[in-house]
Amino acid sequence: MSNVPPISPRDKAEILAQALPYIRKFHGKTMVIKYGGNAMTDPELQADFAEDVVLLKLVGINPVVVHGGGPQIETALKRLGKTGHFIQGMRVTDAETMEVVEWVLAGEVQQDIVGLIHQAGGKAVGLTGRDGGLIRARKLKMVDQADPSKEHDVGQVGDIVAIDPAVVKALQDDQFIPVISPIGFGDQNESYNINADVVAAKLATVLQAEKLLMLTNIPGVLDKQGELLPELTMDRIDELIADGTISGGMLPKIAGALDAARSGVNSVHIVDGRVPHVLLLEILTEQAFGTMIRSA
Ligand SMILES: Nc1ncnc2c1ncn2[C@@H]1O[C@H](COP(=O)(O)OP(=O)(O)O)[C@@H](O)[C@H]1O
Ligand SMILES: CC(=O)N[C@@H](CCC(=O)OP(=O)(O)O)C(=O)O
Repeated sequence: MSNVPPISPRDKAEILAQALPYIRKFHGKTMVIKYGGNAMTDPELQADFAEDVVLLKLVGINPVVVHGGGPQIETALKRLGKTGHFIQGMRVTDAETMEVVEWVLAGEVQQDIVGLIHQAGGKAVGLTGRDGGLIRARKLKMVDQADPSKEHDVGQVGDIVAIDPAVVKALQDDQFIPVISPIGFGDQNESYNINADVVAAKLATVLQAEKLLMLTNIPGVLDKQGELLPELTMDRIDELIADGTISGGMLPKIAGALDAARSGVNSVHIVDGRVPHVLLLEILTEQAFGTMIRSA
């Protein structure tokens, strides 16, 4: 902190004034913010995140937070002597793992975020996909990426059947900030564990959000040499998946991002949640961050 040169009052005023055209442009617009489990490990950054969300709301933008919690689920499973196992970026979810997922996401992570937003002066409401019938799901049929004739059984991992955004809209209208855990429900009232990137992308599409921002623990999508790719289109994404450059947790993220971009979400970005106040910087300044996913 002490190495950062002080900003003069004039520079501070200029920075604030720069935000004006963005505030005007985005007033009344919805922004879906995916807050990844890997981006929420530092308490100071978590407080910055909550302040940014509150500030966005106060200037008339409608933030909707969808949170993850992969590392937090992993810690809880370890305490029970279980090891997490992923196939193509999805956690293989048996009945016991499902219980842990619900307890960690809805009980712990979501409530921490809700609390931080309250501390920052905002009004947040935590929801799972069950609340208001928000996320209807069924068991995901996972086709092998390399060999489409092969299928993987990933247990209670959900594929989204439908999103009913009524509860989100009602909360927004009453000036609340929705904080959503990626848990869906099925026809028999069973629970499904859904990747948070997939939920954020689908919700952004259904709400016709202006932006979808996915906060993670990496500067964006990187090429084979580890260099940041500032922009990506579908063809390039296909190549990067085929040659193994994009793998693991980046697979559902990029698939969701591309889906949202192609379904009318104006701008979709994968950004580094470790940059303090990255939300304000990305939304209210001219600076570009991370990787922007383009529809074509
Ligand atoms: N080409 C790539 N560029 C950047 N990250 C990648 C790439 N391929 C795989 N990854 C992995 O994807 C991870 C991000 O996904 P994930 O761990 O699910 O994050 P989050 O919890 O934020 O959703 C990165 O930390 C990195 O390990
Ligand atoms: C099916 C599946 O993989 N679900 C995820 C849900 C949480 C999540 O997506 O968290 P991050 O955004 O932090 O990765 C999981 O169990 O880890």
